[in-house]
Amino acid sequence: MSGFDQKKIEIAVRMILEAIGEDPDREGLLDTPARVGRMYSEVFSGLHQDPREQLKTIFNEDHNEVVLVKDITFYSMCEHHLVPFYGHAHVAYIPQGARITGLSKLARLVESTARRPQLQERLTSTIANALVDRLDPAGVAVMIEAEHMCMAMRGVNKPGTKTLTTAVRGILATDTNKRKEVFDLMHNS
Ligand SMILES: Nc1nc2c(ncn2[C@@H]2O[C@H](COP(=O)(O)OP(=O)(O)OP(=O)(O)O)[C@@H](O)[C@H]2O)c(=O)[nH]1
Ligand SMILES: [Zn+2]
Repeated sequence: MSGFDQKKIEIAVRMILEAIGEDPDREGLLDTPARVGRMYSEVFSGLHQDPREQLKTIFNEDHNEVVLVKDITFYSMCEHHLVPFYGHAHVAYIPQGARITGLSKLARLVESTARRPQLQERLTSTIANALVDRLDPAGVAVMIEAEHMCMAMRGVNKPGTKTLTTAVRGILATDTNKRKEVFDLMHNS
């Protein structure tokens, strides 16, 4: 797998402009290939990151109840059409063994995992798995609500639909009452 190649994107975008019947040399489009390259380096910046690296900061604190960071805004790119899907992630875990992480690290985890060609299901389960790997918590629950531009502006043309995905691990996979408590917190407070 190679790294990020700005020059190659510029060539490709120029070719796409030609292929749709545009004139890539008209004034308004002259800088577009370079601009798109810079944009892709931003929106795909998570591609060569291991999301688990975001959870390096671990504190020793004996808290064995739910920690939930909700309404984490994210933008990702649908890997089928390379158009955005975006929405909110709610990330919860129940620590054990006095291992907690910084709250911002949960948002960084979402960010790193979202910034690559992605599927909503994989985004959800990758976040859950990273928490399990790094914190060995008693339980994890991740919920993602998103709108897919590929369903809104083309194809089936259904703007306003929301896709909701969840990933639960540990006690939050096995204990239905605990899971309901966490899902209620995600949605109702
Ligand atoms: N499961 C899943 N599907 C997705 C996601 N993002 C986009 N899709 C779907 O990927 C599918 C690709 O279907 P194809 O039939 O190969 O492509 P298409 O002809 O462009 O499909 P339409 O979108 O139905 O026009 C579509 O049903 C999209 O809605 C995602 O995150 N998860
Ligand atoms: Zn799509």
